[in-house]
Amino acid sequence: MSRTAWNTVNGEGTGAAFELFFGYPDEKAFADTVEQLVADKVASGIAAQDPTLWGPDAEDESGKRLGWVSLSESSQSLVTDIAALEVEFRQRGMTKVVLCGMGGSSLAPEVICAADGVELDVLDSSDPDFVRSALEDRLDETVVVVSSKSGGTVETDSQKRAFEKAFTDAGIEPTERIVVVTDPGSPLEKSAREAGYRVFLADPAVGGRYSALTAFGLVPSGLAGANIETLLEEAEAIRPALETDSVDNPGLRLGALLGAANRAGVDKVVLANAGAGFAGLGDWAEQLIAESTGKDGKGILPVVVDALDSPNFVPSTPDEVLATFGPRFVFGPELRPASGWGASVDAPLGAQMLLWEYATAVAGRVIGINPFDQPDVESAKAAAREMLDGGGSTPTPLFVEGPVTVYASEGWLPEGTATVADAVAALLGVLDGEHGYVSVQAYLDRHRDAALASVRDSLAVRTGRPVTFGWGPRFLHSTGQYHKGGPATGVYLQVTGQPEADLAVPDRPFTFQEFLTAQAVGDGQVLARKGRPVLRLHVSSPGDLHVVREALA
Ligand SMILES: O=P(O)(O)OC[C@H]1O[C@H](O)[C@H](O)[C@@H](O)[C@@H]1O
Repeated sequence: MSRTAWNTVNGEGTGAAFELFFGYPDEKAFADTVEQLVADKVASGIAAQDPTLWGPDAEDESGKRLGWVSLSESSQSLVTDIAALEVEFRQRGMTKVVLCGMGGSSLAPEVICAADGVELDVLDSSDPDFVRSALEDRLDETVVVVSSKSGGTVETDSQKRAFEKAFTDAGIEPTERIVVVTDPGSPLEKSAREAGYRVFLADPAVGGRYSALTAFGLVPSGLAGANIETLLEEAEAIRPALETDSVDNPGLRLGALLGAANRAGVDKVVLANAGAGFAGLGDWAEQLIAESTGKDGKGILPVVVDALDSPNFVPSTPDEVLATFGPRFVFGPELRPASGWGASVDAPLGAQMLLWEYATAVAGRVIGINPFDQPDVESAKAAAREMLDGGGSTPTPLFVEGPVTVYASEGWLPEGTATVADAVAALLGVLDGEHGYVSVQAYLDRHRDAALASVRDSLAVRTGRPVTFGWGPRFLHSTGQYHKGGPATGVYLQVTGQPEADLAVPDRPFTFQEFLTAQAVGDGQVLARKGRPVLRLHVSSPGDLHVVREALA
């Protein structure tokens, strides 16, 4: 493999603060890709919302999903209303904002608020212990934002019901505390208007994962006290550079890099924070990249790591692009991506968001997929619904060892396997050494059980392969699309558990724990039907989770 050549483009003279370093082992593949994109006027085409850029099959969806390109301007009108409501809530003594929402309806506000150091309690779970802890903390000072584009996401509806009941039981009028963000005409808009809630309508021409600068990103963030005006200004400043058909366009360059690398078989991107004040950007970009590209057996798998010295970043594998966000340029003679492909993006948060959105749309064109649909997300939802309706087949455990009950999909676990350690070793044993990856999927309380996330690093060291870690059901609305629709290269390790106590979903025929279990089992069944190896470790109590952690070390 030839040596990486490092190049840079920056916003000097344009009024925008950005710098993109990028490196590649194959100058020709990269340069040809960029030149073709410039010749095809892809940047100005995206800006003009041309739906034909991703081919005839994608045209229908693209025609409804390109509104994000001008949000930095059009969303300015929201700022005053949000600021006025924030002042009103503050004067009424509200100190806490809870956001009920999944995927594109919660990941952007999470990173925006963390970047500004303001508190936002993101409730993107159906874990009963997690939901209960959100309900029990300062309810008398809580404002709840219920965000759902479709208005039909069951997690979000369940969380809303739980808060409505908690407020009512506490003698608090829900209409004084609940704010709804949704698309015009959704069932949630209808029910919210009937209930008398405040409603913010978002731009329906923007898909969830591109909605950071719509009401979905701005309302919860602004109510929590984040500076949303600056965020929009940052995006607006980089916009001209992203809309120009030029080889210096950072969106074209980053998209070309991800796309050309993918075509060369380098199909993962490892995302690390290099000194940016917004560590959570990786989780947001993960949904954008995985859900946009992971389909039709193709895709780019985002691997989010905690630190620059995390395994998968150092050392990396030959199927990974290394990407950083933040001011530190980390690549040099001591650190080169094993693949030769790397990128480093330094820009303020609003600019990062618009830049990665452009780059993802561009990469989609280079790879040859439709970056605006998510065809495999629905299958997991349908399987969960079937389980809840009593229609799905209840899985039979293979064996029990101490506090852990073990389940496995068919066809890969050697007969007679009787210990957790052997089952884990067998799963890792079927991992492909060239393109394989491990996906750990923990359907647990992501605050209480946070320590489990350390298994990402231990498994990466143990296998020498890319490892992702996702909390269920949060990841179902993010990397879940890639796992089912992308290349069949993963092995899947689900971790489920008994909660401290279950919780009813008001006026629904299931509890939160029943719903959570149905989601894990349903998604596992969909993966298994697609021939992916799935191992599920179920722990009998939260206190026993360390047994699983040790087995995966
Ligand atoms: O905002 P909602 O309609 O509730 O959708 C929340 C999430 O649901 C699905 O999983 C989609 O695949 C995501 O792209 C979306 O962000």
